[in-house]
Amino acid sequence: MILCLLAGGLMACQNSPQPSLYEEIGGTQTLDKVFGLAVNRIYNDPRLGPHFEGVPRNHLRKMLTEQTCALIGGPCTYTGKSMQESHQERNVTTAEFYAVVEHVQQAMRLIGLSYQQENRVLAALAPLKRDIVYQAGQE
Ligand code: HEM
Repeated sequence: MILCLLAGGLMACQNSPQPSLYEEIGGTQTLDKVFGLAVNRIYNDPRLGPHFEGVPRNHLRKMLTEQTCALIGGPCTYTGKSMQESHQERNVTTAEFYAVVEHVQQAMRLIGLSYQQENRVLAALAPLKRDIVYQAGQE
């Protein structure tokens, strides 16, 4: 116990030796703020907004929060559709994908995450690109 206290504080000792990225950034409360802001920016972006016509903001915010929570070590289960199922008919381009990523990054910046935390969250989302971006000729 004394060693734990010296090494990383009581929390680190009681839970895992190293807090997850989810815990480090302030959990669901922080993610919900980030995606509240990001989703507004996405819907207001003329490059992206038209894609989301008819998609309720709160639904997308909740799904993104849940998904990211699960991807960065949080205690959530993603209950939404698969990335392939929800994007495959939409011909999403690489440029659109990065435009969304940029809004998420800016939202994290505005909420006060560190540059390093931003990058770690984005690294967790990056592998989803394969199932989100439409690639002609690929199955
Ligand atoms: C980092 C990039 C992205 C992530 C992590 C992401 C994630 C998600 C998630 C979690 C959902 C909810 C699925 C559900 O309703 O169960 C969703 C839905 C959706 N996404 Fe994305 N997405 C990304 C990029 C994009 C881009 C670039 C577009 C289009 C320009 C897009 C268009 C949509 C649309 C239209 C829906 C609603 C689908 C439906 O209601 O069936 N997404 N996305």
